[in-house]
Amino acid sequence: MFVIIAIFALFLCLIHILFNNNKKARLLKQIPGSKYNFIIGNALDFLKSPEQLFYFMREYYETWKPLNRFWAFQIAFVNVYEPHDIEVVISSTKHNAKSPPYYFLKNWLRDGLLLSKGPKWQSRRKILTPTFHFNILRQFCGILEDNSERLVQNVGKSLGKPVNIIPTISEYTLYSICETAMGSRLGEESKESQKSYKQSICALGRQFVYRITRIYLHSDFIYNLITFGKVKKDLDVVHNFTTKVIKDRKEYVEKYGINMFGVSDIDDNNVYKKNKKIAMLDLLITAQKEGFIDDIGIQEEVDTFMFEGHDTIALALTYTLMLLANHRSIQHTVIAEIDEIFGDSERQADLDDLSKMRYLERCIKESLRLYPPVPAIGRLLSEDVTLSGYRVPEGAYCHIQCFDLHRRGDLYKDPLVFDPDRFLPENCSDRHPYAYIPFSAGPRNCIGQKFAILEMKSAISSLLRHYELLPVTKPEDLKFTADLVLRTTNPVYVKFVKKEKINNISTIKII
Ligand code: HEM
Repeated sequence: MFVIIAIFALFLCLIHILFNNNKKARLLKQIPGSKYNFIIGNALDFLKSPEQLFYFMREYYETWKPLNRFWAFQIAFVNVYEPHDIEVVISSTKHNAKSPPYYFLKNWLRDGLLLSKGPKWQSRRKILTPTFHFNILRQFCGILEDNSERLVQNVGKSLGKPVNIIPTISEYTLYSICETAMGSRLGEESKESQKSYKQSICALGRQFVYRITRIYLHSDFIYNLITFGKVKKDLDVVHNFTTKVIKDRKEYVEKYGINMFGVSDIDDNNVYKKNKKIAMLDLLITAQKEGFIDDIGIQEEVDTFMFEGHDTIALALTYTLMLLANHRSIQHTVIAEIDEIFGDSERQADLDDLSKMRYLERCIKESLRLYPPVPAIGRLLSEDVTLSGYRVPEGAYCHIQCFDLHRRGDLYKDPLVFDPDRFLPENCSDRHPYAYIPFSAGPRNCIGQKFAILEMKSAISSLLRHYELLPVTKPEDLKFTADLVLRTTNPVYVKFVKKEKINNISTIKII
């Protein structure tokens, strides 16, 4: 018996040495972080609910700033919060591959722009970059404004009552991305499939975090064995939805040709025909005709854009509206800016009007600082790098924690205060360019950032031309949960009340 125990103990010690005493482990041990456990390293730190994990990560930063690590079973996560370090990791294409947790999205987004790497990423980025060219954005303005008007009407049904803004806003952003990027309008008949699509996206997000927090599920083999059946249903819903979007657009292109010029005005569900507009999907369909991409490639990009282009903006809008509701004097300054642009005209905003909304833009930037919809960015190190004086080995996964970075007291005075003037040119000229990265930075930055700001300006200015926002949910009520995006576990409520104009000046009527 003694011999068996001794052999077993020896076996465990060997495993421990193998896992935790190799070159990579020795380098990582020098980086600050919680104590290693025998064999399992820091694996127990992860065994938390997504809600606990979110707040644990914040405490971890406070304890082990400005660089810390987790290490378990040969897997190293290094959390980065220092602008100089962030620049080392994301300013070039050297560390172009994403960190493995992203690949847990593979069944869903496959090899789309967010997940692809190397030459494939490069060629896709080249095909898709013109999507958000200034002239194309100009065309999108009318569509965004039409949708913003619909948002104003929807909100108008609940005046004076607390509105749970996330579902209302995400319907708006889903409509907008479908019409602008995919060129297809979601009709009433698609309400049920939209609902299932959004529910399945949330379910896939939760599944993603569940997998991250369970080290044993990091292996594809074990994950597929245990849980794949459960997510298959959601994957089918999401893929069927985007397959339909592509099919509709291809049928349209088949009917009217890829060149929109001179097409007739027959199909009311197609938003591009009248004004010769180009959708992202058209660039992909053109690229397919030229042999640069196949059917699967198109679906990958459509899935990626539909997900990236609606959930992120919905959250950004939610937090911005909540902040404006809670900061009435800032909100009134935004309203004054809008009044100055439109006077008593009820015309829709065009690109020039939206560009003039500089104070609103600062509010949006400040909201993205406090609540970055993508709270962390991950990369796989392709070679050793030095971060904050520590050597971090090739193969480690660097996680840039934007949420903590944006709340650093040494980078932002009174970091929890909502102060749009931080983004006045004179107040941010000395700021390190990698100290504020809600859209990431460098060659893999967010391809849709200009579009996102435009859409947010269109929605907020339309709402504030009709209503004033009153606070219900306060910033301190928000309960976050670890997820792909910065989600809360509780709804976010805002109250809308009708605004009246006397002599061109907005006045507030409380209902
Ligand atoms: C407020 C809204 C948005 C935020 C905060 C945001 C944020 C980000 C961030 C942080 C990244 C880098 C992710 C990483 O490297 O891991 C990213 C990438 C990306 N975003 Fe956005 N995004 C927003 C809106 C959009 C929109 C509207 C679209 C498309 C219509 C979009 C499409 C993408 C794509 C395709 C990538 C991958 C780019 C690449 O790797 O080359 N995003 N976004």
